[in-house]
Amino acid sequence: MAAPPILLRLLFVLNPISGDIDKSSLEDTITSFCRERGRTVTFFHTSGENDLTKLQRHIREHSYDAVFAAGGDGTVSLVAEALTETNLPLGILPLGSGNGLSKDLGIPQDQQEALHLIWDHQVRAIDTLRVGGTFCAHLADLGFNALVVERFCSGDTRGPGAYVRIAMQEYLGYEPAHYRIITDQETYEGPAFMVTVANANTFGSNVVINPDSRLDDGEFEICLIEPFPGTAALGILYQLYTDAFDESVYTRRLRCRRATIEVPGHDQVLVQVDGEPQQARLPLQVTIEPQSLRVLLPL
Ligand SMILES: Nc1ncnc2c1ncn2[C@@H]1O[C@H](COP(=O)(O)OP(=O)(O)OP(=O)(O)O)[C@@H](O)[C@H]1O
Repeated sequence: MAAPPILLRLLFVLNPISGDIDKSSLEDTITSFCRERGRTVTFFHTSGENDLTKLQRHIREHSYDAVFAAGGDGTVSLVAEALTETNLPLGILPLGSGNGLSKDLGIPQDQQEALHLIWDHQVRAIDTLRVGGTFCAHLADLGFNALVVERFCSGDTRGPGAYVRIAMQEYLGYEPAHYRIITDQETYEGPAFMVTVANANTFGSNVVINPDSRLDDGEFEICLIEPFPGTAALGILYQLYTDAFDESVYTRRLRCRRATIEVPGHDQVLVQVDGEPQQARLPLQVTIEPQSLRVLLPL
């Protein structure tokens, strides 16, 4: 197999707020790391406003060999979407709260080790999704987790502790909605605690919502957790942390290439896509773009 081309001109997309991590010395670290090995590096800082349009324009107006996302899943998703109109590979420097996609891809969570991907890597093409038209590289969901993510994003603390605190507060009064899910394979109708549209496997919290599923198989999964009694909660949580999603009587997975999700009686729904909450119009269409994103992975 031919060696991948050497990546000389690199763009790093930095999210200054991701993961509540101090990034004051990050640019110097990356710059000296790259210079020592003859790479040139440019930085693009996200602002939280119109970043996709600005990044796409920047990439179009410059010549790069690869673009690294230095942030969490939201930043990775932003850069991944910007790259869909190019053939450039995505590198990930995990600097978020959860870093779910980078964990699923086996990318080192240590900064120095992740930077080695600049020269020691393989390139793999993975699938991406559109959920109600919104780009999704990792996971999207409706229901309980979407609500927790929304509360988390509107709060002023970003770490994992804040997420757990909000989840516990919301759990007690939570009312599951009723869904109708029509895929190219089957139809499901009933109430659900949460409905996850999964391109990948694992949330940044290490909850394995979609075990043993590949990121490049041209299919995605809809992972359902049906309403459960309080006495079953700990058991389900244990299964989610031990790759045992399918072993609960309250879970099921629909594997497909296309899906339409309806919430009867509603014309919009709260959905989180790659960690970003938004209101989406119903019915929600989910489509897949097989092997549409090239990613730098460890050898
Ligand atoms: N300069 C900025 N100021 C405020 N918000 C920003 C800025 N740049 C990006 N953002 C916001 O940061 C969010 C993405 O954060 P990201 O997902 O990368 O980190 P995280 O949430 O800490 O980590 P993870 O998603 O892995 O848990 C987006 O909502 C984006 O709008």
